[in-house]
Amino acid sequence: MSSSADSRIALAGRNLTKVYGSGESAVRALSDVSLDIPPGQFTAIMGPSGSGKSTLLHILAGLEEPTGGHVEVSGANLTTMSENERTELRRDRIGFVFQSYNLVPHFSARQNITLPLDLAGRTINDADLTRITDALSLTDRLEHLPSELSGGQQQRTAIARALITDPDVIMADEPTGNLDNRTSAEVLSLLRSAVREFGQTLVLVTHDPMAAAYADNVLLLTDGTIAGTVEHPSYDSVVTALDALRAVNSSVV
Ligand SMILES: Nc1ncnc2c1ncn2[C@@H]1O[C@H](COP(=O)(O)OP(=O)(O)OP(=O)(O)O)[C@@H](O)[C@H]1O
Repeated sequence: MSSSADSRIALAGRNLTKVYGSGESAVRALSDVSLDIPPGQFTAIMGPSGSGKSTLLHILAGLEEPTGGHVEVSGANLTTMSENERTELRRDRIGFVFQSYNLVPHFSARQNITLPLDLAGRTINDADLTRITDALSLTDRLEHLPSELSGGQQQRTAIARALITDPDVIMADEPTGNLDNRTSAEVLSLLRSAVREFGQTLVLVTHDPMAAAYADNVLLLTDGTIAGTVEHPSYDSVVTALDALRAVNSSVV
């Protein structure tokens, strides 16, 4: 495991625009968004429903192509990479955690966690597996199917699957959306410690000011543009910033 943020890839968006559809039904999800994701830090993306948060996350991860602008990965242009290079980058350097867990139902927790290594033909380091599953309190659940796990255990399994490849960047889209407050706090603390202890970069989309308060900084999106940032956020400073956004934009929910 790398201990320093220096060797980790840095992500940046340059003048990102995304338009879905065309003509009268066209939806502009992002308009000229430029941002730097600081390596080794936890960045939260907040904003009202439909403001472009997931679109931005997917474009930064190379899962979707921007209509205009480009993503830089440690200075290299993601858009001009070959599909193979992009696939390798996603597989080897980026971990994903989604709200819906996306576990394979007929695989055990252990098989789900090691799936990215199996797919990449990489060997499983038992010490890494134990360290991660211990930290996530999953060690005694490894032989169970997802249907035999609680929601929190399923999400922790999905997080273990994201961490097992030791990715530079973890992209999380509402990872606590389906969890109760206590489990949600546990999951956020674990993600927070992955940033602090292993120098991982975390980008998390959330509606929850409590979740955003775990971040180093918060980007606020409205209508596909960056409307502001909150450095060193607390629950109160995030709520205040969201209230201020609502005051200038009555469409903000
Ligand atoms: N595949 C798609 N085709 C057409 N429009 C899309 C598509 N994906 C997203 N959009 C539209 O783009 C805009 C931004 O969507 P996006 O999912 O990025 O917002 P969001 O801030 O993540 O929303 P939420 O908080 O509700 O998940 C919305 O108007 C949405 O309807």
